[in-house]
Amino acid sequence: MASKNHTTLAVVATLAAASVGYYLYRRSQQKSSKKTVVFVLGGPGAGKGTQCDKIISTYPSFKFFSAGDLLRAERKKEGSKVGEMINQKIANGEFVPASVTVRLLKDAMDSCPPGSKFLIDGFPRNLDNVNVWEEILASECDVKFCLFLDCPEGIMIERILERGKTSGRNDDNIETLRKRFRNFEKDTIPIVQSFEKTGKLRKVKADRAVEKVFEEVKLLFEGV
Ligand SMILES: Nc1ncnc2c1ncn2[C@@H]1O[C@H](COP(=O)(O)OP(=O)(O)OP(=O)(O)O)[C@@H](O)[C@H]1O
Ligand SMILES: Nc1ccn([C@@H]2O[C@H](COP(=O)(O)O)[C@@H](O)[C@H]2O)c(=O)n1
Repeated sequence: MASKNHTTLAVVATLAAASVGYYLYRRSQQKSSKKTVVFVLGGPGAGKGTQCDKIISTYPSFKFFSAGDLLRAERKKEGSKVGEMINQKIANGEFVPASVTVRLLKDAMDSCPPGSKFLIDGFPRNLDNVNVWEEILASECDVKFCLFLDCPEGIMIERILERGKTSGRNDDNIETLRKRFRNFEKDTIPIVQSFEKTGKLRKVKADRAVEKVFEEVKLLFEGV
């Protein structure tokens, strides 16, 4: 009788171990099938676009999307129902509703092969961005970290005003720039702080030569 009980216990233990093993295997499979994502934040002119260009040259397995570029492209599309609204928001240094921005991001990401890694510039910029991301994309993504390019405002203003001489952007002027900085402080800094709280913030000083900044940025992407 005792031996029969032992056999039953051994079978139950083996089955339990096998189901735990299967559960852990399935979890690791699910995690690895998620899209790897790195966000890039920083004030206007911190050098996000400049560093992203260098990151994708060095790590070509990353697909790159800039939320601002997606919005500017949508604004130009003939027949776009939201083009004029996007234009007004950008010209006023305000954020476009995330229902629009996240749909553009999702469409762009869905057009990439499964298993792609994503470098996403200029997102999430406010709580609305975070909430709609959580609703629509978060469950299929594995956010590795948020790179934050930290730069003093005076330097960012100089850079943007210089860029504004040739960029043709309707937000590269001092009036709009002031509003962009106000919204950056009010809405984006709290998002940066929330990445810091969850241990996902990687802060790099961006008031140095492009190559110097990149030396530090590059290291963060090794092994991602
Ligand atoms: N480290 C740097 N030193 C000097 N100039 C820089 C540096 N990084 C970028 N710039 C210049 O500053 C300007 C703004 O850079 P960039 O477009 O990369 O900024 P950004 O953070 O993407 O700005 P935005 O959010 O407004 O699009 C560009 O003209 C760029 O050439
Ligand atoms: N998540 C975002 C990103 C951008 N915008 C709007 O686009 C403008 C330009 O963005 P850049 O990243 O190219 O500087 C920005 O000022 C916003 O008007 C947005 O709404 N949401």
